[in-house]
Amino acid sequence: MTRRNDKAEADITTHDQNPYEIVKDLLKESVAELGLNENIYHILKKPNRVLEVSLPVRMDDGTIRNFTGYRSQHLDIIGPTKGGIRFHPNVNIDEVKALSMWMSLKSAILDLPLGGGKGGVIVDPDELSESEVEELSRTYIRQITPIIGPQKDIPAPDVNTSPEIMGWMMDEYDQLRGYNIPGMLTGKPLIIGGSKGRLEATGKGVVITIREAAKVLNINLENATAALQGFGNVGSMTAKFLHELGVKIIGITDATGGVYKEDGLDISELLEHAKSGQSLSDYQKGDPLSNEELFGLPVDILIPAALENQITEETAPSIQAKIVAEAANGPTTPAGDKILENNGIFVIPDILCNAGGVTVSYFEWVQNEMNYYWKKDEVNEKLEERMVFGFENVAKIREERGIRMRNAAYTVGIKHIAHALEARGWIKSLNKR
Ligand SMILES: NC(=O)C1=CN([C@@H]2O[C@H](COP(=O)(O)OP(=O)(O)OC[C@H]3O[C@@H](n4cnc5c(N)ncnc54)[C@H](O)[C@@H]3O)[C@@H](O)[C@H]2O)C=CC1
Ligand SMILES: O=C(O)CCC(=O)C(=O)O
Repeated sequence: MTRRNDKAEADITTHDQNPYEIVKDLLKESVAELGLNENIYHILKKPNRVLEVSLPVRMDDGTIRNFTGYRSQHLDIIGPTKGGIRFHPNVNIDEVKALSMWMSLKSAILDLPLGGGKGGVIVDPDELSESEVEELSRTYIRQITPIIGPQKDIPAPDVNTSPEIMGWMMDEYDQLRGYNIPGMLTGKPLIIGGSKGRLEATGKGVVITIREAAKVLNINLENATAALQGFGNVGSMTAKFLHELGVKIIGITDATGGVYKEDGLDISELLEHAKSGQSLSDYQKGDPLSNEELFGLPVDILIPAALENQITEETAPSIQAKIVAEAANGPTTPAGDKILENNGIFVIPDILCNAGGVTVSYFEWVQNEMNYYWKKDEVNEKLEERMVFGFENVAKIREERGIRMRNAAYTVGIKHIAHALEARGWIKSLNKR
């Protein structure tokens, strides 16, 4: 049985930990701060469409379990909505709504012609067999088929979903439609239309933003240290590319436990360890590490790459890092954020930091639509260009307005969307009336 590292389980019943309330507050605050027309907030505060689906799945023992799933589509005025699908016991409607809203902002910051979408199923996949997970994945995609498609809403992987699961989902969709439609989702295996570089993209993007932040703060990454929460797709790829830049990673945790080594963990070995399906509680070459201990490590860079609400009123005071790179979506609560701000910590906000995933997903979709595939170097060059573009725009607003990176990122994203609202005639003026 899998041991649980309890700290990542969020209590979303409180306003301060409910991601939907958090994103609404941030939108409201940014629209007001910018002196923008408040109708922009009223349009952005709710997703266009949220679908709840019932997912009856026949278990291996013949019984039926009926799971609940969601798909939220925030705004499609700039392009089809897009965003991952999460399988997790803590999935709930407010979380999915917030995640879809963050997707809209992320795409806007990077000038991707997409809107925000997100999906989730309330399930602990560790409790299911492989064939049960496959059946659940196929059932979920059947149930959301009426509202998705390459020109409507394009799913992708998120927590506990993988290229293999994307392959099953695409197959189910294609069987229903009667032909091959690779652009209906991204993050799929290469052989059926995946993009080179997608698997690494989010982590690569995170590290590009850390590199740019280090330039702003005059930190030499070759002498820097880091700690990471989460060693899944995003955490492991972030560790790989940070290690390649010479950063010493001294602590990592996952859902089962964690590991600490003062003179640096062996990242290549840990990547192999994870690839073989093992978790950190099985890795013995270091001292055990809890999430609480991880946050308080004396490192230059702290990277939450797991779930929401990890940097809180309780955990933030112990953080010593100069940079917090939000690889996860929504890892910091408003109270935690205030503490980071008061302590002068440079935060790379999630809607910028982890935007590399959706960027290469966009490239995957473009390649699918052309049926012409790019080399990995081409993908990576384009990713680098977009991430630097996004970072520089946000950093410029931070500098000009003397505001924090998070508010600057919301400013860039909201302004971009507001221009589209104006162009479509939804608002007659960008400014307050
Ligand atoms: N996969 C992607 O391309 C993107 C993912 N993200 C975000 O990045 C975060 C991680 O996603 P993935 O790496 O894709 O998921 P994943 O399922 O591959 O990995 C999640 C990791 O978090 C760890 N974790 C879960 N509970 C934990 C706990 N209590 N303490 C410590 N670690 C814990 C898991 O053990 C696992 O290592 C999520 O917030 C996701 O929304 C953001 C952008 C793109
Ligand atoms: O790759 C994508 O389309 C979406 C990735 C995602 O879910 C995210 O950025 O949170």
